[in-house]
Amino acid sequence: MELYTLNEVSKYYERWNIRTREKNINYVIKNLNLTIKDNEFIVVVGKSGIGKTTLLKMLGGIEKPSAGSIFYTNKELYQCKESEMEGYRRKEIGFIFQDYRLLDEMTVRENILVPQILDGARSTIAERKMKKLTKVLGISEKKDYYPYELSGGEKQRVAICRALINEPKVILADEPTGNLDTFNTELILEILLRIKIELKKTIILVTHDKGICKFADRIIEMKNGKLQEQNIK
Ligand SMILES: Nc1ncnc2c1ncn2[C@@H]1O[C@H](COP(=O)(O)OP(=O)(O)OP(=O)(O)O)[C@@H](O)[C@H]1O
Repeated sequence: MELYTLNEVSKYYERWNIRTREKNINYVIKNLNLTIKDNEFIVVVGKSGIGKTTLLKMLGGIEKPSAGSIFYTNKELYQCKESEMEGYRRKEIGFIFQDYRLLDEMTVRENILVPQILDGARSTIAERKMKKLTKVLGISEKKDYYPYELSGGEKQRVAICRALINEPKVILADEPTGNLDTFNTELILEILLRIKIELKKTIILVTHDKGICKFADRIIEMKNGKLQEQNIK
């Protein structure tokens, strides 16, 4: 089943050029067409500034394309009502970032529970889910720790638990191993692969590092605002 369909999607920013006093249009993404199927592990590679984060944000419902359409299942994302869009962001998507984005003043347990609290979930159910996830990701001993007491790999595992707690269909990962050493990079990639296989999630990961593509079903290279499918085998 097709999960995302992008039709001629463009993103540009308008900026005033102070020197020439003219408005410049800078295209980040131009006429992009892409389909992503349910349960695929997609890695989008491309050099810095090419528009990888912009693409993820557009897929995540937080950056409206300047032109073109993005369908999620059969719904055109940016034509939805704001309440539907909020539901999409909260329930269908889980984000993971390079810098983890944990709340420093909250414990591991509280960080993971934030999306459930925002979703108004019953605390006993949320607590049970949190315990299960921390166990699966090997951080159940760290539930009462604060982020500063964790290693980078542990922080990212907390962020993955937080991304999974609302049971989204899709994980959007922005350079999730960018701050990690080789050991933890392997570990996080293996966890993402297990999430795809065992929890049947769709994973869309963007990175500048071509070395982390080994678990991908598809590798897509971003070049000059366009996408190019890479041959895996
Ligand atoms: N709000 C904005 N206004 C103007 N230009 C923007 C804005 N947001 C992003 N850009 C531009 O879009 C381009 C792509 O940015 P993006 O963050 O998507 O790149 P990236 O491929 O994820 O880079 P990196 O690997 O360094 O994180 C950049 O050149 C950036 O300057």
